[in-house]
Amino acid sequence: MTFRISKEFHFSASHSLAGLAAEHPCSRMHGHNYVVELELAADRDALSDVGFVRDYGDLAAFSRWLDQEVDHRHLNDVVDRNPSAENLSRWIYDKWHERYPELSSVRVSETPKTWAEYRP
Ligand SMILES: Nc1nc2c(c(=O)[nH]1)N=C([C@H](O)[C@H](O)COP(=O)(O)OP(=O)(O)OP(=O)(O)O)CN2
Ligand SMILES: [Zn+2]
Repeated sequence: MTFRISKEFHFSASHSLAGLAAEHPCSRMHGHNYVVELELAADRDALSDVGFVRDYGDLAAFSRWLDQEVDHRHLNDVVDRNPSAENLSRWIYDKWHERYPELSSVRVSETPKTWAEYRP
């Protein structure tokens, strides 16, 4: 059995997506109020003595990075790939899985109706 925990973070940013037809609205610069959900997992025998997969408070470093490096920026200037929700979720996973080895998935929402997930 596996325990899974998650915590949600928010940022606002602009982007445009390359490779779409010119008339596709997402080829134009526009913005979203993004939601990022980090999920961390541990085997049932691997919880800390307190009973944590990891203290939610340890994710403050991720929150600071999001605020400082991503929030209120143009994602095409920040991300090293086309900033779709899918690519953002993998970009975040690649940047943070060494710091948080329990990281099991990253989910990114651009609108209240949409989610993309990277789960290696
Ligand atoms: N698979 C993906 N499809 C789309 C992405 C994406 O990252 N991955 N991104 C966009 C746009 O950037 C933006 O998110 C718009 O999405 P969409 O849901 O199509 O836009 P609306 O909110 O206007 O949709 P309504 O159904 O009209 O409310 C597009 N696709
Ligand atoms: Zn968009």
